[in-house]
Amino acid sequence: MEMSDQRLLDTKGPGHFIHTDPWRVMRIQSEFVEGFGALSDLGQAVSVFGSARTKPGSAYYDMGVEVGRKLAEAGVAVITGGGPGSMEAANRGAVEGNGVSVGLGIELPFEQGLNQWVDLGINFRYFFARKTMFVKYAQGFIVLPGGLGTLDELFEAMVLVQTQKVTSFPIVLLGAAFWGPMIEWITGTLVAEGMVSAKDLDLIQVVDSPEEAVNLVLHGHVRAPSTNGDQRPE
Ligand SMILES: CC(C)=CCNc1ncnc2c1ncn2[C@@H]1O[C@H](COP(=O)(O)O)[C@@H](O)[C@H]1O
Repeated sequence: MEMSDQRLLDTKGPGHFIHTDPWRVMRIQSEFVEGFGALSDLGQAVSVFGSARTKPGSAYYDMGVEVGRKLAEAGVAVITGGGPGSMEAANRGAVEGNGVSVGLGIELPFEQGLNQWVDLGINFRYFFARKTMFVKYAQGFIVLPGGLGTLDELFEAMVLVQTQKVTSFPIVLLGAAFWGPMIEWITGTLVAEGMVSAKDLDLIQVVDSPEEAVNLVLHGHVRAPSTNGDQRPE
């Protein structure tokens, strides 16, 4: 009879097993262990999201730098997705403000690596493990203009607050002209058709200056989410 020890020690064949789901579970677990280990002493932090495509010198990029700098000056660590564009901008601002600049990178087919302004960087294979870190180690979100990735992060945060999975979590959108039409659609269609409660709009606040965004995310009044039966047990 072949024994487990023997199978373990004798295996010389191709490592198909590392592509199996049980093995993946170990890798997923290791991402949580690494993330929790690296970030647990971070102190006060805010996660900043925004487009991977904004170019240095553009208004949105400058906005990101300003947000990062103001957070750093307030003694707050800046957490981003570690990529280019507005993420890089916020990391850059954090460094310029002598603060802590964190980048939680993600493995993508068009690998880019962490931007050069990240001081504390972790690379993730799995979006869901990485997204846990954005929420777990930040006290609020600032969302700059962005595309699908940014919307994904914004709406996930809103769902977590709405379902009371996280409490006291301010979400501030920066750029009234950019976010205005989305707010109008939420109000005019989602609220009008009863898909979300009007009170859920209170979960987000839209401002136009980096200063207001930082003030609100750090000191702003956080409204309670609605309890319209959306909560599910843990
Ligand atoms: C040039 C390019 C597309 C590079 C992509 N490289 C990336 N590196 C790290 N995080 C990313 C990247 N793309 C999307 N994300 C995630 O999604 C958001 C930006 O996506 P988007 O550009 O809004 O949709 C970021 O906040 C980030 O957390």
